[in-house]
This record gives sequence, structure tokens and C-alpha cells, in this order.
Amino acid sequence: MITRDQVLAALARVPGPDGATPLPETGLMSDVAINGDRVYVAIRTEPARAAAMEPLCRAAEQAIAALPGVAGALVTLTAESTPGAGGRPGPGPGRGAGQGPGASRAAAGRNRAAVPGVRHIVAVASGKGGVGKSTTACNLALALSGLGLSVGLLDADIYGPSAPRLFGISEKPEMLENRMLKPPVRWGVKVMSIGFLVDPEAAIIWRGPMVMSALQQLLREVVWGDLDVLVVDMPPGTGDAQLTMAQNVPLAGAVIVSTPQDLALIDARRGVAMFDKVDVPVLGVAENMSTFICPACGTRSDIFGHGGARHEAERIGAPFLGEIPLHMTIRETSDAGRPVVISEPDGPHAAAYRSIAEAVASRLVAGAPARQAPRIVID
Ligand SMILES: Nc1ncnc2c1ncn2[C@@H]1O[C@H](COP(=O)(O)OP(=O)(O)OP(=O)(O)O)[C@@H](O)[C@H]1O
Repeated sequence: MITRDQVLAALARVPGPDGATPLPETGLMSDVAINGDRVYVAIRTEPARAAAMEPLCRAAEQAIAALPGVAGALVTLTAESTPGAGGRPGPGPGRGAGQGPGASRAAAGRNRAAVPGVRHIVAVASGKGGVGKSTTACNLALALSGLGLSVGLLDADIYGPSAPRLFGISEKPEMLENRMLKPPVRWGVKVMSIGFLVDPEAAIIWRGPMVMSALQQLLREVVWGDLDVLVVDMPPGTGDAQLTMAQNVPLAGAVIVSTPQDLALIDARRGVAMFDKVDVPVLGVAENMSTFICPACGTRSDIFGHGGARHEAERIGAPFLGEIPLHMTIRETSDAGRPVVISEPDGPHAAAYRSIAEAVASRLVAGAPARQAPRIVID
């Protein structure tokens, strides 16, 4: 098994940007992430020096790759913006509720560019955990694919990746010779998950740059090919990690998933506000676990209330995309790795997801152009 100390010892033979100080002593390195036989490291740099730092990254990769037992080494750059570097101002610490130092991190110039071949990137987000965001993202991706679009799903939920389970994928993605990852394809959808690459327990302690580095890799070092839509399953919540992602991924729009309870709706409102703040259009709000139809007697009950998300969407001026009932079939099919859109394509639940997919697709075509992520400068 590869150890962190082995990796650090190998990297100690790589001089830092000054040509002398060993890389681990420069203070520029993230911690070392090891997943089985793969090693990931991020190095911080100023955007202007990104190109000059590339040889250092390659040298670091070669040093790690030479260790016995290492099958793949990825060393990427993350960058912090320098005050007064130009560009349009973005949200920073102190400008909004609940934003900490991570919000002041901006990615290198290359990170903000559109992803070649990918027409629209759509975030599926929720103000809080457990509302069914991942289930919705997965069924939405499959329903979009069912509409004839070429679709990818990127599971960026670092704190609880679920695409491997939802799509029933256990194999790791193949790493090609050019260091690009080949995403597994299920039911026509290309799937990449942070869960394929890292242990979620390790990811929880990652600092902001590490998270962004991993996300940029998943966006840019994966052979997505030509996609009409890449659905990104975001981590739940509206904290630093989410804000940084919303800032640094060239999103065409966001779908907010909420349950109808008051508390969830308050959080959903925060989600809408977060995307507004970084100028990402909210394509709409979807209400999950909307009503419960008793499988035995057919009686309908509104366990969490009903229509709250529709009402809230109207109140905050966001489109309402539709509702998905609370139903055992949705949970069971998800747990079994055969989402309901695939396992019961003619049923009412698949129809609910399809209707949301149609609303999303029409909003993408109608008005949300593929967008470059904003340039963030913190003053
Ligand atoms: N409409 C639904 N009917 C029944 N069960 C559902 C429905 N939507 C989601 N679930 C179930 O609720 C649980 C949480 O769903 P999911 O993992 O999609 O939520 P999440 O918001 O992504 O959670 P997290 O914040 O932990 O990432 C899962 O067991 C899922 O199968």
C-alpha cells in the first residue's frame, strides 16, 4: 500500500518554483490524497504563473509514478486570484451570509473556460442534504437522454457521492495513456463520480483548493466527448465548497431540488440566492417527495405538506419544474442501481422526471447560453 510519507519523500526530490526548495517545503502543496493505487496532489499558484508551473507538475507526477505500486499520479494546479488583478468583481467574504475563506479562492484562468464538446452544464443542487438531490440528478440525466440528448452525469458530491450506487457501477474508470479518464456509460449516459476516485472519508477533510482541483479534473480530464448536457450533482448546501463550485464551473443553469417542508424551502431559497449571486440562471425548482400515494389503498396523503415548492418558486420568481411523489419504488429502484426512469419507463414516476427534463431542456434551448464562469477578484 502506498503511504503519504513515501509520496512526500518522492516529492522532496522535486525542486519547487525557486529551483531549490523541495516541493513539500514550499507551502504550496495540498495534502496528498491516495486512493488505492492512485495519488492526487494539488499545487497552488497565481493564475499568471500557471503555464510556467506545468513542467513542475509533470516532474512531480513522474516522481510519484516511479514509486512501486502507483498506477496513476495526477498533479494539478489550483490558483488563488491576486487582489487588483482585473476582471469583474464577484462575491467574496463578508458579502453574503455563511461565506468563509474558501469563497475567496478562485481557479486558474484555464479552469474557467468552457469544457470543450460540452454544450450545457447544469447543476442539480439543494439547500440541505437528504432531499433527494442525487436521485433527481440521476433520473433527470436519464430522462434527458431519453429525450434524445447526449448526456453526462458528473457526481461532484464530495461529501456523499452516490452515482456509483444509483447507476450500479462498481468498476473504476479506465485511465487512458494521455492521462484522461474514460467514463463508464450506463443506459447511454456517461457517468463520472468523485466516488470512483477518492474515499469520501478522505474527501471530507479536503481544503477548498483540493476540492476545486478534483472537480476541475473531473470536468476537464474526462473524455466526455460531445455532450448536449452535463448534469452536475452538487454537494448539498450553500457553504464554501458549493459557492466555489458555482463560481468555477461554467454553468448554464441550476436546478434546485426541495421537499415541501418549510425548513427545506428556506434552505432552497438560500440555494437560489447563491446561484443568483454568481450570476448562474436558476432553471427552476423541483419538488421532491411531494405526495404519498398509499400502495395498498391508493389514498393520497401529503406527508410533508404539498405544493410548498411551487408556491416558494412563484414567490422568489424562479420557474417551477414539477413534482416527484414520495414513493417506495423510487427508493427501491435507486438502491438497486436501476433508477425508475429505466426500470419503469412507462410508469408515473418516470413520467414525472421526463416532464421535468422537458422543462429543463426547453429552458436551456430557450435562453441560457453556454456560459463562462465569472472571473472572480477578491478585494
Ligand atoms: N421521491 C422519492 N421517493 C422515495 N424515496 C426517495 C425519493 N427521492 C429520494 N428518495 C430516497 O431518499 C434518500 C435520499 O435521497 P438522495 O440520496 O437522492 O438525497 P440527497 O439530497 O442527494 O442526499 P445527500 O444530501 O445525502 O446527498 C434515498 O434513500 C433515496 O432513495
